[in-house]
Amino acid sequence: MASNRKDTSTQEWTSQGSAPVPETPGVSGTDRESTSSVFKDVVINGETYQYIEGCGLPPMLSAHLNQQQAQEQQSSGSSSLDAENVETVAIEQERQEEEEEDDDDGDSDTFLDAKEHLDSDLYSDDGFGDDLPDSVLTSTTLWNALPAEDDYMDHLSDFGEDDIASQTSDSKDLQDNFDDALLESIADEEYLSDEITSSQVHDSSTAPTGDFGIELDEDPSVVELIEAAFADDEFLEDTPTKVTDQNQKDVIVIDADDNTAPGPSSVVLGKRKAEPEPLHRQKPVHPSFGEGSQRFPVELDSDDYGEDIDLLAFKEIHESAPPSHNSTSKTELQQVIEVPSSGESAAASSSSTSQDRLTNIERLYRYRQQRKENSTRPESTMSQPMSRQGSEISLGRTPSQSQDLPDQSGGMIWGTGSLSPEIAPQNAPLGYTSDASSRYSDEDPPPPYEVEDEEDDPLRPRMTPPDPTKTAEGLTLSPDQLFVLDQVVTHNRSVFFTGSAGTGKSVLLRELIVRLRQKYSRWAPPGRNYWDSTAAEKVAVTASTGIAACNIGGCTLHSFAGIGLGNEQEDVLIRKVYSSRKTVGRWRKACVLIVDEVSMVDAVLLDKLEAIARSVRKRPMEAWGGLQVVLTGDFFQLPPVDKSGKARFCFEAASWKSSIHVTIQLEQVFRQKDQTFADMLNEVRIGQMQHSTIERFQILTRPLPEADGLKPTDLFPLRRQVEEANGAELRALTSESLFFVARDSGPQKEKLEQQCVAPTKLELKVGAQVMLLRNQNGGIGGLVNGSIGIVVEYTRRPADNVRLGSDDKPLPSLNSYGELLPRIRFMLEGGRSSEMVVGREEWSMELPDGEVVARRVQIPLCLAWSLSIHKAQGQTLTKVRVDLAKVFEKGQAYVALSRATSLEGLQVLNFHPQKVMVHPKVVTFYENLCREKERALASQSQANGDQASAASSSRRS
Ligand SMILES: Nc1ncnc2c1ncn2[C@@H]1O[C@H](COP(=O)(O)OP(=O)(O)OP(=O)(O)O)[C@@H](O)[C@H]1O
Repeated sequence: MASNRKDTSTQEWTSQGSAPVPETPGVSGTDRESTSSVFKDVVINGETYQYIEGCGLPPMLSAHLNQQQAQEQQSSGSSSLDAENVETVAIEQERQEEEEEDDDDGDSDTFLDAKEHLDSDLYSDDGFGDDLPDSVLTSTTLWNALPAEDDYMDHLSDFGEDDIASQTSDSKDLQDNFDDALLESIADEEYLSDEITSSQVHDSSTAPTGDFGIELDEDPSVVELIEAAFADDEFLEDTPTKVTDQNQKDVIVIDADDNTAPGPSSVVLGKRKAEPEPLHRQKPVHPSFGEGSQRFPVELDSDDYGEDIDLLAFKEIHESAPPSHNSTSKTELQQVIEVPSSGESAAASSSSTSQDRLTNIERLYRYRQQRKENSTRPESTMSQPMSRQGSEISLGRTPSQSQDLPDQSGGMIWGTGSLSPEIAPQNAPLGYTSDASSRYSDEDPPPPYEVEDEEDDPLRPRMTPPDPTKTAEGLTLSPDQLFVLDQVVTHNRSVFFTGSAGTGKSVLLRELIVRLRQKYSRWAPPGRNYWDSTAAEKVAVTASTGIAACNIGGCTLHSFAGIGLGNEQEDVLIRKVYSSRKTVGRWRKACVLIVDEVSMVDAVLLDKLEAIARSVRKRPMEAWGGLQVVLTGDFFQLPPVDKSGKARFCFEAASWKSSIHVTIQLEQVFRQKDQTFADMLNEVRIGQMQHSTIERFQILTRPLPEADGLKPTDLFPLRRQVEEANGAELRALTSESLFFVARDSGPQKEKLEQQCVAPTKLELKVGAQVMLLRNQNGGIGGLVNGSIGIVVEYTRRPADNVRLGSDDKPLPSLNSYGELLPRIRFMLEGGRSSEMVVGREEWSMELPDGEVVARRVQIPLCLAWSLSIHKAQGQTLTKVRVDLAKVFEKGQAYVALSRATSLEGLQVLNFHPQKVMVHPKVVTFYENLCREKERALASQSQANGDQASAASSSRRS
């Protein structure tokens, strides 16, 4: 990154040996008024910022201040800063002078380089330094919290293990004990663990140098920014982006993804070293972030710290600081931690002596110890989550307890439950009731959080959709789709939802992901459709195959689980998972595990994963260790891939029944409007075709007319056949080739070749037939994944959806013609056409904790004269040609035929009943489901009848 302009304060700052040393950072979050002796205000450009006294101003803020001061001096001849600001600057200068005397021990070069890099970039002319928004606030604590040593992570004791490094000095022992106790308490209490994790227990390591904070009170918007920044260890290579938040304020976001919520008045700067992040070592957060910031105090247990203790503790360890640190600050800093007890004056806290602060550490440590000893409380009480009943806190049921729901259908609940009133449709089908007192209402598992005040309920949906029966894409959900949403989102049930092709499983799944993330989002401003990274960790989005995972923006089930190929024995796999703190963290942080295309998951794998979940989540008696699972797919479609041919369907797994509370079969077919065609496909699906159906398919051999140069898309079972067919069509075009080569990155980028829908190398010519691989403009205008079009020309119009590079320069071009992008004419429904320039997009294989294992930048197109049936699964095509001659796998014929939207748009070659292969186990599985559904409906109508006759007899009497 170029640096054309340097700020003096930046230079001073970066010339120091380590991060500046805060002198009095401990502060209570309980009473902001009374902490005024610690927090200082400074007014810059009319905005008031707070900083911690003694920490000094962060470089960007001081630069602003200096600049403002200079301007004001120029204009008025004297400083117009108020007395407090003058004092602030004086303190800052004094502190910097002091710290200049401290020599760099040379160990933190990386950090300093990074800081310098960042500083200079922020102030460079070609960066956005000139555009620094008025509302920028730099987190002093964050700067201070950045690790200054490369190897400090090694000192971290692993979560739940006893091998905490022994320490020598008393204070160090104390500190470690504190860490130990804190971590153990997290490990012991699953829900507390979640809470603490999401509340950012920061940097509880034994850092040899540098400062860090433990904070249980936060500004979620800022956390989100920080998480976004730290999610990518190399984030400094990403240009911070300036965006406008919902208050029309400028905000700088580093590494902002689509799902990153820019918070008000925030900027996050810093660098974390590229080492695996241990459990519960989250990102440091400044406790105070200016106007507009939100605070979400975190309750631990109501009996933990007395009433209403808003625990906010910052601690710094400096005993191992370089010898050049001056002894006074070291002594001070060794002992800084504030854990104020209830009723204790925060003012007193803030002015407490070092000894007082030491006592606070002891107090917290003793408290933890006492809690451990206090295991006289029944285990179930300690680990049970608290559910919110009105404004009361009451003990609720754990999710696992919902297994013994009044479920008369052997683990299945068919659409006979009540919908929550807020999403009950007007035209609720048989089985739905609008009665708010659902038959399950008193059995519902509670949110896995203790909630005292609704405002603080992290599970409270932050955004109520304007119409809860509509999807984010604007589709109106069917009653069955709504029922699934209700069961999953409102009632926290583990669900398997299935249905024939085109019944809207994918649409529903996408909506489920949105709503679950909103539910688990700690902060989502009204009217915005994004969530924070906490939600991303809590809602693990996976699929059985890479292509399916890419389609829903998740990762493969194998990647989530951290089991590699997963072929080893269960105990070996469990050890493998335990060997990675990140993987363990993923398993433990997740509240919901979503698996798409579950028909391709093998029974053995499902059992292994379920066992891993129970072990890693430390709840051996609960299915999936208490994890809510949401599985979807159609077992009549593609089966598990297994070369040995021994793969079993996952519904045959021992754990299947205990995993699923509710099974729902979606019945309304959306893809095919023609009921005759839908019925024909249903017969193909179950492999029981009438003669008339067979004949109808056999006469569909006529060629389909070309319209606007578009040919029907050929579906082949093998990739080789697809490549040959597309290659032949491309060669037939006389126009010049233009190559678009994907840019891949990430440690597992080799997986992209197989698993990413976007091609590694795309050769295009004017006239080439292509398919869109991503919805454009949110699908508005009809340009959706699966839309087919033709390359009309190339253009230089910048249509990229990918952020520019770290130096604000465009990414190197993907094609040999520089920045040329294809203009495509897409054919839309109703014979309309629409032209657009298709820009590059990004696919990433991401683990739920945000780790990007592979990333591809490519234009979202593939050649579409032909597609593999595998790739076509999930697509909707208006003109399809299916040749069943080479079909070899069960479900393949059905997947291929069911891509078509109409009989008019379908050409079928070599149709023979034998080519329609269905696995008998799948037939039996679905027959059982239907029987169970009928039984459930019968028992419900019986119950309704009983009720009605009881009501009429009571009226008569
Ligand atoms: N509630 C709805 N209202 C209107 N259209 C819908 C609805 N749900 C789904 N659709 C449409 O139906 C078509 C098929 O939907 P979707 O791809 O979700 O089905 P699916 O069950 O996942 O199919 P497959 O099993 O073949 O992948 C899509 O064009 C989608 O837009």
